[in-house]
Amino acid sequence: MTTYHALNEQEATEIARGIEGFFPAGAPLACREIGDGNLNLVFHITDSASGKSLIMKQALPYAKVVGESWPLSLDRARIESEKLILEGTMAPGLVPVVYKYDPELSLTVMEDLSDHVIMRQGLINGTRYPLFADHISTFMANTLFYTSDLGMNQQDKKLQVKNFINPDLCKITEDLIFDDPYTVSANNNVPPAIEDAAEALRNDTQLHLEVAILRDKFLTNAQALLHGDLHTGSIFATPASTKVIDPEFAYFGPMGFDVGAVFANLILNYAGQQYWISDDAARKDFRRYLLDTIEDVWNQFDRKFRVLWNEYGIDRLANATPAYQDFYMKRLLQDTIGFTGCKIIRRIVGLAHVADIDKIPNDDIREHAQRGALTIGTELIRRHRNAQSIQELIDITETAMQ
Ligand SMILES: Nc1ncnc2c1ncn2[C@@H]1O[C@H](COP(=O)(O)OP(=O)(O)O)[C@@H](O)[C@H]1O
Ligand SMILES: CSC[C@H]1O[C@H](OP(=O)(O)O)[C@H](O)[C@@H]1O
Repeated sequence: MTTYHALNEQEATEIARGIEGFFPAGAPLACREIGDGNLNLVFHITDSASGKSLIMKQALPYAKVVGESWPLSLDRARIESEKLILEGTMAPGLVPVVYKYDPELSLTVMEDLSDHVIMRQGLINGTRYPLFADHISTFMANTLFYTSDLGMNQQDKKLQVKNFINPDLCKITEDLIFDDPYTVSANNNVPPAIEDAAEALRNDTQLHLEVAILRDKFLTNAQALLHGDLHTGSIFATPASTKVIDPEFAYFGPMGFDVGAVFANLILNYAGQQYWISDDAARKDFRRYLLDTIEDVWNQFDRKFRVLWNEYGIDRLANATPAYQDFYMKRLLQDTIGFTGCKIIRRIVGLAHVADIDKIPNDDIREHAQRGALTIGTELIRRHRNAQSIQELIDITETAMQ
């Protein structure tokens, strides 16, 4: 039996060679560790002769971005592989195929998606993804509906809640998103130029009330099995294809947390475009595209979720009470808007930032984008409980960045 240890490239190559029927015998394999995320090792293994390749992702027993002082459970590798497999059945074609999971080494072997681009980088480059709204709305409607009490046997769901208990990764979210940005914390990474805005966040007790309400939902509302970290760095895309990766933060939580992650990261890109597209007309056009995408994602998600509910809903009372569906979807929109705000703010003053804004080399433009994003984030959080339509999120974004 292999005992757990962090692999090097040579060991990863040997394991790949041993996967039955994948690479031809004696294939000239090359391996590179390409992990650019905050937590794990990712090995890219290719055979130049056959052109075949695969990805091996290995969990480390600590958060890579911080080091061994921040231990993390290896069980997240099981959660990630099981969630990827589930997503593959509920949203076929929208996630990588899992070839193998090795519990001893906390290793998931999966389809190589290197012909796609990480969407965050694609958007920074000004690429448009005309099928993204259709794909991601299907992904979210299917995975959220079929793991909720509306779409799955409610006793089976309780067993799944137990299977996807993910305390270490939830604690990261609870601290980094719902606590640290609103206090003085060693985890924070506040850009010195906006220390005044960070101090305003720390002193805004009205805002703290709204964040506490959203935090309570994240802690207690086991509404559906979430991806849990659905930002544009967890999405591989081409104009024709979308693949969602990296569900190691999966747990049963409030649906709006996933939808809000998508919107927050589109808005962060919107804020960063002040630099990435220097031509005024082209920037205006791309920003319109980003907001239209948000509107499209919400409208398609809302429609697809209702269709699933009407056709496959298993809850008698919920099915027989049409007004309940409207109530449910409005509350989901309000949660989405609140979580969008929280996820924007954490990426400006919290531990882990985003390239859309941090990689802007011009100090003034970067600061403008950071301040604009904080304004959008705080407004969304402040207004989320009264929101009636997705247009409000769009208006808040446009107004803040004028
Ligand atoms: N299936 C895949 N195909 C190709 N590259 C991948 C795949 N999965 C991950 N990667 C690469 O590894 C990087 C980190 O992967 P990710 O799952 O986001 O790790 P982490 O959990 O550490 O954030 C991605 O940004 C991407 O470049
Ligand atoms: C200490 S983990 C910080 C941050 O990193 C995760 O993202 P990723 O796995 O894509 O690198 C997640 O968003 C966490 O909040």
